[in-house]
Amino acid sequence: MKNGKLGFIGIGNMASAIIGGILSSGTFPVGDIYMYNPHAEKMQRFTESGCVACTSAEEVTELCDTVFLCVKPQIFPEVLRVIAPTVAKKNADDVVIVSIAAGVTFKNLQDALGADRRYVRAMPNTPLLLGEGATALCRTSNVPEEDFARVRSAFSCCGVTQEIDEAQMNAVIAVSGSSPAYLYLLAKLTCDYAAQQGIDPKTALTLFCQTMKGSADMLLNSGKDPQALMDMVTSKGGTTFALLNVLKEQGFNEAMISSFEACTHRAEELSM
Ligand SMILES: NC(=O)c1ccc[n+]([C@@H]2O[C@H](COP(=O)([O-])OP(=O)(O)OC[C@H]3O[C@@H](n4cnc5c(N)ncnc54)[C@H](OP(=O)(O)O)[C@@H]3O)[C@@H](O)[C@H]2O)c1
Ligand code: PRO
Repeated sequence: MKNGKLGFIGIGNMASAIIGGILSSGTFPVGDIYMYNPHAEKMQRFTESGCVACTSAEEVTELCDTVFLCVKPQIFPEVLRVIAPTVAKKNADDVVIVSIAAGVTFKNLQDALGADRRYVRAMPNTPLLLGEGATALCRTSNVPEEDFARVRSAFSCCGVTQEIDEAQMNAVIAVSGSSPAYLYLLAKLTCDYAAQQGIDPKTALTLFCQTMKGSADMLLNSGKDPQALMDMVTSKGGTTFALLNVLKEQGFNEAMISSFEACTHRAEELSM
């Protein structure tokens, strides 16, 4: 029997972001959110809000019908071993296992917990913390629309969601999971340069961040593709041309593409 309870195993950065989003949106009753983390203090702020702390991963799995596995990929074998007997005791229709781990595949989950179980993989990102996240999701073919909608709505509390195929799940990490890091790198380099030139760091950060937001809006809403938008910025013989020329000469495009490939490759290595 389904009871509508959501369980979280591993309350680190990402689980905290997802639970925070759920609590702020009020989409699920706070008393339906269960969790377990080895260091209990990480659950405190959520239990103070009315979420339920469990004493083990097995307990979360026993009590909840949607179980989010939010530990590092390296910890997955241990967590899967611990919860497998509890998953096995449930009816296949009564539990959906959601993994947010980079690289951990449906095959890995099925091998550990059973091929007849229902699985969702999600790739969220840290802006979920502010309700501005992006999450790519995929499901095994036996996950009915109702169960998937429930999982999706947990992530939708914290930003946009998109469903993709499992085959694209490792590549999407470079698109939205890891990509905040290279945007922050760009912000750091730009603001460090501004500081060297005597521009107040706060002023530079405000200008750069608004430029990222405005550029994102242009990409989404202007009807123009990235190349057309680059062309709009680039006056013939002007400053942007000089900037882009150095990036081209110094192999920026090739470096970015190699970094995306490394990201996808690492996810493949993290598969169990
Ligand atoms: N961070 C991101 O930007 C991001 C984005 C997309 C996906 N992900 C994926 O999200 C997952 C979690 O990443 P994260 O950044 O949230 O990591 P994190 O902050 O290190 O959180 C992992 C949590 O797992 C807990 N944990 C460790 N061993 C456990 C066990 N045996 N049983 C239950 N919980 C255990 C840790 O608890 P203690 O600290 O108390 O040991 C920690 O709170 C990873 O698989 C990662 O691939 C991360
Ligand atoms: N953070 C995790 C990692 O670096 C997964 C995507 C973003 O492995």
